[in-house]
Amino acid sequence: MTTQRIGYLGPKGTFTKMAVDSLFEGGEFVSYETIPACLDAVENGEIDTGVVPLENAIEGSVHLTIDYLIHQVNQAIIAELTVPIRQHLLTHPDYHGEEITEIHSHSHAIAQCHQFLHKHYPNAEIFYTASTGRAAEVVKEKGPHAAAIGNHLAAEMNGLDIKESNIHDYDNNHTRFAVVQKEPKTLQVKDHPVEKHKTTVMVTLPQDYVGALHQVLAAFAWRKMNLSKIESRPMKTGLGNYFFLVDVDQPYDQILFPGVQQELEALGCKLKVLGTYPSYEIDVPAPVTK
Ligand SMILES: O=C(O)C(=O)C[C@]1(C(=O)O)C=C[C@@H](O)C=C1
Repeated sequence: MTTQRIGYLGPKGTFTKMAVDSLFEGGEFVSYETIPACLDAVENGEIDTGVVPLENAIEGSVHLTIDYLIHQVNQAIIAELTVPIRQHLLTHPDYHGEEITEIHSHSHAIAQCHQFLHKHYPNAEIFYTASTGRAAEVVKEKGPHAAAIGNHLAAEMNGLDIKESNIHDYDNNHTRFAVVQKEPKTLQVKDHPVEKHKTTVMVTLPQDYVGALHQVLAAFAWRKMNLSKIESRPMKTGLGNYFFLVDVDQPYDQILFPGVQQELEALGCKLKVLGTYPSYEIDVPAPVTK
């Protein structure tokens, strides 16, 4: 069997890397600094599989991932995994109680800790990085006046200390990651139970008209197909032009989905399947608790 090459949003110590470590059974792991760089690498065949964040329970969708998958590359979602997210405030090893004037992290991580920051560090300047792992690297370079928001792995890998643990504003913090491929290849994953199978479709409407979304949803509803998420995103062709991303809680089949497609096409809509895939929920190690 050839070694699977898996790319992820890195560098070391990101939540995406934690997710990758928990899902895959070996392989060659390649770190990319940004989500587009990882998806480009899948697109040009540098790697077989990419893993990127898709949605967070507190902050919502990772729009960069969704938009890049829709507008820039042609890839299928072949699995998803949901992992718990525990954010910590990470400080430099030379930190001895001086004022923290800078806080660095990924925009989603900052957003997950807004209330904490507002209460405890209202005067610190916020700096956005492409990942929490990168933020930890920046703080290592910057010194004791800077802190990062990230996980315990980022602290360990960069020699930082966890000054405050579990600083995310809501306890039930989880992120869904998408596993994507250009050409379908078998995944070698650890022996995790599959929670359910899902299918993600993109629906575009011909134009805005009364009841359009109702008609789209009705095509799924009367077939008793459960939807777990609907999201609208701009087509980027003009104000008011949106497409819908719909997660259906069942695998693709040859009867119901083609039926929905025909019904929607008769209304002038288009439906594209972005993937039909197993959904995993995995607990990752949490050495620090509240
Ligand atoms: O920066 C990281 O560690 C990531 O893996 C990215 C990311 C995200 O984009 O949502 C993943 C999980 C957390 O929600 C915060 C950041």
